[in-house]
Amino acid sequence: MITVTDLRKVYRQGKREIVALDGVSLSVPQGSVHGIIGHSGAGKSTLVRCLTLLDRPTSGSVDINGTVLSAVKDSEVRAARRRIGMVFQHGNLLDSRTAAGNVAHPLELAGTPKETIRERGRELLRLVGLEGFENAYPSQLSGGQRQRVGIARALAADPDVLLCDEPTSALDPATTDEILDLIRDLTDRLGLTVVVITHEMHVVKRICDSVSLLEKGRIVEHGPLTDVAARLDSRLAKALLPLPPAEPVLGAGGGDVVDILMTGASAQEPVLTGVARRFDIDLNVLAGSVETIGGTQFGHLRVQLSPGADTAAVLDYLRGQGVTAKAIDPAEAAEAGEGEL
Ligand SMILES: Nc1ncnc2c1ncn2[C@@H]1O[C@H](COP(=O)(O)OP(=O)(O)OP(=O)(O)O)[C@@H](O)[C@H]1O
Repeated sequence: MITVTDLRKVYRQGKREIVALDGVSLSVPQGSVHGIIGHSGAGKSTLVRCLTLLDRPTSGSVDINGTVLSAVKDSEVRAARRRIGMVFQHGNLLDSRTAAGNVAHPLELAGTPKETIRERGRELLRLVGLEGFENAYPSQLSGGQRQRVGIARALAADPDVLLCDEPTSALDPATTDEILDLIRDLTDRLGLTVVVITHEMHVVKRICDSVSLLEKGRIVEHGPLTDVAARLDSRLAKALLPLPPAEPVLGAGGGDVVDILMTGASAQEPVLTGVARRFDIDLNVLAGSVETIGGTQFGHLRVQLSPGADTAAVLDYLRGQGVTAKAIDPAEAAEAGEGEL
């Protein structure tokens, strides 16, 4: 379990103060993956540095399984840091060492006996699917294999928490998915608590249980993935369930445009037919997407009602069927560009 409470980090540049983190709080239960997504400059790197004690927060606390990291003395920082395994963007391997040598590095620093290091190295490389690659140098490995070594090294000291900083942004799409699936699998098998820092929604969709949107040092939206996806208005939902641009009929010839989000059981129901029959109107489907997020099926539809339809009554009916629905401005429906934060 990792609990971050009211974390603040202020940098000083001469007389100027730069607030990089402005009261960040989050809680990640053991065995789950939390994504922190944000644009460049949002404060992601600062958060990583504060979580790993590479930087001291100005105020606030980081608690890992009951140990308050931000309160440990400088002399104990190294031991405290071992409770967090770090996975970096490019693997960050030592080129002069073999795969086994890289995995061994943190164990050597911790004074682990040689024989244990050798055994543990072999075991960890097997765990990440690199059995037989013990003696390969980073230059002889693919990007995905290097990242697997990076993950094995992060797990060497048996950490409670795995902190992955843009773990796949240097990889192609297929390798990205392999690495993400490996992180998810290890989380489930080893009961890790994982925080993934990313700027890619795909990473969040594929492996996260919960997500926080970081912006200008603040968490502006957060929650379990299935909850945020169900909030039609939220930016995270729009990025999770993007719709292609639609072309509604504008002016008097076109009726109101309605966004409908169906989840779980309601995604299987013939909701649109129900509306058409009950109100004796036509519904023109402008755009739609169906996605499985966090194991739940979501159907996101944008429809245009016939001119003169009673939109308020249609919305009431839809909500009564357990469906999230809201009217949107037809001009807004015609805009492209959903899918990005
Ligand atoms: N050592 C520092 N001194 C002064 N300002 C800093 C320092 N480190 C970061 N900042 C500022 O804090 C803010 C957050 O930066 P940070 O690097 O954490 O963002 P980020 O989300 O990681 O961005 P990126 O994805 O580009 O790395 C920025 O305004 C940045 O200029």
